[in-house]
Amino acid sequence: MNADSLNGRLLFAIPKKGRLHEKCLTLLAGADIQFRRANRLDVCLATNHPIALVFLPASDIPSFVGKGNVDLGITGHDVILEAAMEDYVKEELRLGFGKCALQVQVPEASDIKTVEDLAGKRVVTSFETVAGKYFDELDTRLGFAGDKKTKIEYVGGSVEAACSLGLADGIVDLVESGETMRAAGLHAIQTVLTTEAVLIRSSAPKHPHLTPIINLITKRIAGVIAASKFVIVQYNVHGDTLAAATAITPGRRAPTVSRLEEDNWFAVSAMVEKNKAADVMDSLVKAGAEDVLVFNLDNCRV
Ligand SMILES: Nc1ncnc2c1ncn2[C@@H]1O[C@H](COP(=O)(O)OP(=O)(O)OP(=O)(O)O)[C@@H](O)[C@H]1O
Ligand SMILES: O=P(O)(O)OC[C@H]1O[C@H](OP(=O)(O)OP(=O)(O)O)[C@H](O)[C@@H]1O
Repeated sequence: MNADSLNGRLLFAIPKKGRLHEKCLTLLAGADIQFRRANRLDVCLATNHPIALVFLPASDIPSFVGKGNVDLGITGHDVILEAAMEDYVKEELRLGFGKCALQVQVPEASDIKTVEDLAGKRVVTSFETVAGKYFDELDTRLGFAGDKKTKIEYVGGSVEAACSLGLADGIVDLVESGETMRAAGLHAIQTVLTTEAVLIRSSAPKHPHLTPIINLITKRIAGVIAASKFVIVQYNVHGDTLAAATAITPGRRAPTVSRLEEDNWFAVSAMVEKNKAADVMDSLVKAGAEDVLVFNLDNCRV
C-alpha cells in the first residue's frame, strides 16, 4: 500500500491491542465496515467504504485525531484527558464499553485514609498528567508548595506493585472489577474520574470534504450502540387491558398496535431498554398480557 491509496479516504483510528481492541472490531462489524488486515499491518483499506483503518496504541489516538492527521477514532475518555487533547477533539458518542474509574489507592494497612493524608507524599501512576493536575489542585488547597508538594512518578505498567515495592505511598490507577487492586492489598480512597470508550473526531478537521462520511459512520455506530441497549418486546393483549399494557411499554415514540384475527385482541410491539426487559415482562403478565416475546436488535437508526 502506498500513500496515494489513502487519498480521499477517511482515516479511522482503532486501538491496536489492549482492553478496547476486540470490542472495537465487534463495533466495526456491526456498522458493516469490512476490511482484511494483513498480518502485523497497521493500516488497511475498508473494502466497502472509502475508509482506511489505522491501528494505533489507544494512548496515541487523541493526538492523531486532535491534530487532524486522522479523521475519526476510538479511545478511552481517560486517555484524551491524559494526552491533554480535550480541547482538540470532539467526543461524538459514548460507546458503553471500556468502563472503569481512575482511582487514588493506598495499602489497606496504611495510616493514610484520605487524599489529604496522601498529599505531599509519593504517588506512582501511568496517568501523570491527570494525577499531576489533581494533586496540584489539592496541594494548592492545602497550601503545600516547593518540596512539600506531592511527588508524582510515572511508570508504564504494573502500577499496583509500587506501594509494596516501597516506591510509593499511594497510586492512581484504573479500576474496573477491583480485582487487581484487592490482590495488591490496596483500597480506593478517591475517584479522580470515570471513563468509557468514546468515538472522537477533530475539533478543527483538516478534511472538511469528509464530513458527510464522518457523519454517516457516526450514525451507523450510534445505531449499533442503541441496538445493544434495547430489545423489542411483543405480546398479545385483550382490548380491555390494552391501555394498561401499552402504558408499561410506551416505546420510544409510541407502541405499534395491530388487530389480531380474534375479536377485540391486539398484538403490541415496542422498544424497551434491555436492562429493564425482565421487569417489563413481569409487569405485562401481571397486567394480563399473553404470549410475551423479547427479540434482540442487530442494528437500528433511532
Ligand atoms: N480494566 C479495565 N476495564 C475497562 N476498561 C479498561 C480497563 N483497563 C483499561 N481500560 C480502558 O482501556 C484503555 C486502554 O487500556 P489498556 O490497558 O488496554 O492499554 P494499552 O494502551 O493497550 O496498553 P497495554 O496493553 O500496554 O497495557 C484505558 O485507557 C481505559 O480507557
Ligand atoms: O479492576 P480490574 O478489573 O482488576 O482492572 C484494573 C486493571 O486493568 C488495567 O490493567 P490491564 O489488566 O489492562 O493491564 P496493564 O496493567 O498491563 O495495563 C488497569 O491498569 C488495572 O491494573
